[in-house]
Amino acid sequence: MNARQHARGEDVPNDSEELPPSIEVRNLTKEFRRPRRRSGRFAAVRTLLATDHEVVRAVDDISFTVRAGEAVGCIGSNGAGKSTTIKMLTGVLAPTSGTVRLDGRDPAGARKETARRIGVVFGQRSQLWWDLPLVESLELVADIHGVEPARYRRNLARAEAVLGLSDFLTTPVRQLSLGRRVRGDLAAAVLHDPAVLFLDEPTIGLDVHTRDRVIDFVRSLNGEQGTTVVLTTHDLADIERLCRRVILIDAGSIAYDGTVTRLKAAYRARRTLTVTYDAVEAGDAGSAVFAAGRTLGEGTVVEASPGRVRVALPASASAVPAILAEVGQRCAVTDLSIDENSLENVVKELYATEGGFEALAAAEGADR
Ligand SMILES: Nc1ncnc2c1ncn2[C@@H]1O[C@H](COP(=O)(O)OP(=O)(O)OP(=O)(O)O)[C@@H](O)[C@H]1O
Repeated sequence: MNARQHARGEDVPNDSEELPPSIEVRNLTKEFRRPRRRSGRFAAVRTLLATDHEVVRAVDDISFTVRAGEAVGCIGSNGAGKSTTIKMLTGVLAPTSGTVRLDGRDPAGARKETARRIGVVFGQRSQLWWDLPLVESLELVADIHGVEPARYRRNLARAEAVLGLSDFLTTPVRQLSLGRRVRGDLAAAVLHDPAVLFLDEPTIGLDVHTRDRVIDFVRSLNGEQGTTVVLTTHDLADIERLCRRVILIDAGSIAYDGTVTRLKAAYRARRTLTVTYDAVEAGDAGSAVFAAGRTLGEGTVVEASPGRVRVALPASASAVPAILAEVGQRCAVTDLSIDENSLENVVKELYATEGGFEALAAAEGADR
């Protein structure tokens, strides 16, 4: 199996171990020292003048491996440590302890070599020249990386086709809207065909159409070129479209590292089935049988009103026909719908459930 097949998900989790590691992170920790915060009057000024410091452990002893050709999503709440992790993976920050190896090298020590191997996009910050037209910025980036003219033309055409750059190639970067600027940044980041692409919140603030373009472009790089992708985002839809694997960071530690499918499956049991039926035909018998708390097939009724019943579904796929058959024995079913749990809801529930992450990680481990 090659990196492209892997990126398209044509493998099973264990097969990915055959691929060479692209990024190896071992016991990585980053601490920041910052002035101890003051409260009360003139707190900001008093914090600024403070002479005592506190240590913030932004990343706390994390270890993981990303294989060549993988697309890995990194999620977590604000301040969880995602950006700090990306900065250490790209060599921007040196770790307090632990190691990062990018294709076998320390990215903070081998900055030049690392720059050749990686592309980086920060959604909140541009790496382009503010006063230059976009196309001149791209030419400069290509020059810095020593991209030969034929490759530059090919990669620019590839980016133009998917990201739709032609309308604003001659516009100075400072005049670009956020969506256009991010597309320009993404095009610049991959002109030199990096083996690994780091994207830190690339879709933040983008409209749906622009977000689709950005994700489609990254998907094509990962699927067709086998580019390894590490993406941090608050938008879980991006991860669902791009990645098979997700790493959840919580308070600087890895709370979950496994497949998106497993993450969703863990809470499949939270799906609900809503059945609408002919209340007149069902009469009193209907409201008694479909009352909240009763079981229907393998499901449990969570809500009932005349003519409408909502049932919590178990994980098994065969549950729905059995429930419908049971309702159908008593009355005429007129409509039905299933509320699938979005990854967003799943993550919210994991955060809200004590021991939720641990249970999930244990289930993931048992599957391997
Ligand atoms: N340069 C710094 N100096 C001091 N503290 C920092 C610095 N950079 C980050 N931190 C702290 O480290 C913790 C992790 O921050 P980080 O930016 O990595 O989180 P994040 O998961 O990327 O959050 P967000 O989703 O809001 O971007 C936070 O408590 C943050 O305040």
